[in-house]
Amino acid sequence: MNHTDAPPRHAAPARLVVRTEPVDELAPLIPRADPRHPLLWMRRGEGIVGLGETLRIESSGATRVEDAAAAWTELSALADIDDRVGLPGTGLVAFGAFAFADESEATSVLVVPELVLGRRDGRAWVTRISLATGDDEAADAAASVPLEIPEPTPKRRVPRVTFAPGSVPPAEYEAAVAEAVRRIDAGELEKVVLARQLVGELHEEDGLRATINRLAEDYPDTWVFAVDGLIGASPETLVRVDHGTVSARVLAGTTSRGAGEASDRERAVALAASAKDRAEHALAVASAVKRLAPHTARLDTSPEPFTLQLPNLWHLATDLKGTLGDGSSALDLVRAVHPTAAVAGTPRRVALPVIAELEGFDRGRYAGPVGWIDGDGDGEWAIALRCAQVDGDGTVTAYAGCGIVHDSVPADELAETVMKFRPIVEAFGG
Ligand SMILES: C=C(O[C@@H]1C=C(C(=O)O)C=C[C@H]1O)C(=O)O
Repeated sequence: MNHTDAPPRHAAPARLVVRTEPVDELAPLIPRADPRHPLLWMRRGEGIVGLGETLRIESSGATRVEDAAAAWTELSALADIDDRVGLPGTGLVAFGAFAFADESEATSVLVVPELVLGRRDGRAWVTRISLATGDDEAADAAASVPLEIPEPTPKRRVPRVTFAPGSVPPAEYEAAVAEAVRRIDAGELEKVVLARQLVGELHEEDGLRATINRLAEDYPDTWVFAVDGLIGASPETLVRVDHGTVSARVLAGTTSRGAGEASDRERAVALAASAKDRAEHALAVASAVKRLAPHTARLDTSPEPFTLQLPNLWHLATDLKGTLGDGSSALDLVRAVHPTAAVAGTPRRVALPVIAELEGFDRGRYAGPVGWIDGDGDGEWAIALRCAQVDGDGTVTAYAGCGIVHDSVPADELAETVMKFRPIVEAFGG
């Protein structure tokens, strides 16, 4: 693990000086984000924007989440926090994105910004986070300077990115799905999620704010995120911790929207009745419940899966709600639940190597946890879906996948990836 900008190892640990103050209003949030390195987490106009970078915790490998969680606990314990608002997301906060796989080349990050602009429950605030590197007086003096709120800057046009299939062309994806079905029929596993990529190029002069704005306008009910180049709009809540309550939304089972109102309703009814989708869904719910239960005093699931309508598709959904039983932080729970059967498969230990073998590419942070954590351990984490990673050289890699079960049809699964690519492709002007 690496603490960029932090004092060298064995020196005194970094001490953060944090101050949160209420402000009148910050809406709209997106025009205040950094166009090139946006840090953002938002749903229905509320959320947090981070500016600058005070500290970064990087991790990788099988212990990437627990290492980050331990570093975060240590950092939080030493922080000097003056929080005059006291909501989840006020005070000390970090934005995070973790690689999907233990073997991934992608680094996992927690980014602590210099400035956080937040809105929640109709209240707005600004937080400044500075690093005290030995000279406490200087840091304390800096923290007492009045906070300056950046003005929103005008809207730019959505960049035009042309996407083409990545390492797995559509025909190969269909072949991988057929092979997965064969292995499922042979009894090797019950479910595996297989994804494919689209790759494009972002022009140097284009920022990312217009893309984020488009995602937020078109998919207001999803978690819209931007963390270290990972941009997306996910409908799936991996886990939320808010003052001792725990919640999650499990999605698995998908169908297209119908053309007219009646046919659209029919599609939803058929999805709710589909044995294939219900079986696929039940596996995802079971995996989330099994892994959250040891950390909760109570955990309820919505009784029947419900149909969740998004502009591009219908999903089968189950909400989980409970109370924390063991004082776990949001990151501790992320570690417990990732990767769920919604993005990996069942049994997990069989599905993960099958994914690596049949997909044939590194998922990076796609299908990994993305979200934020605060100094009290509260946080909101989604599964990074309907997203793309924008690299420093302008390469944009978008990802979409589907849960494969024994009656999956390769052409239908390919069509489902096209539906799932739609939000991110359109947000990049496609
Ligand atoms: C894997 C993805 O989505 C997941 C798979 C789903 C399915 O197969 O029905 C539904 C929602 C997500 O849990 C993706 O969007 O890339």
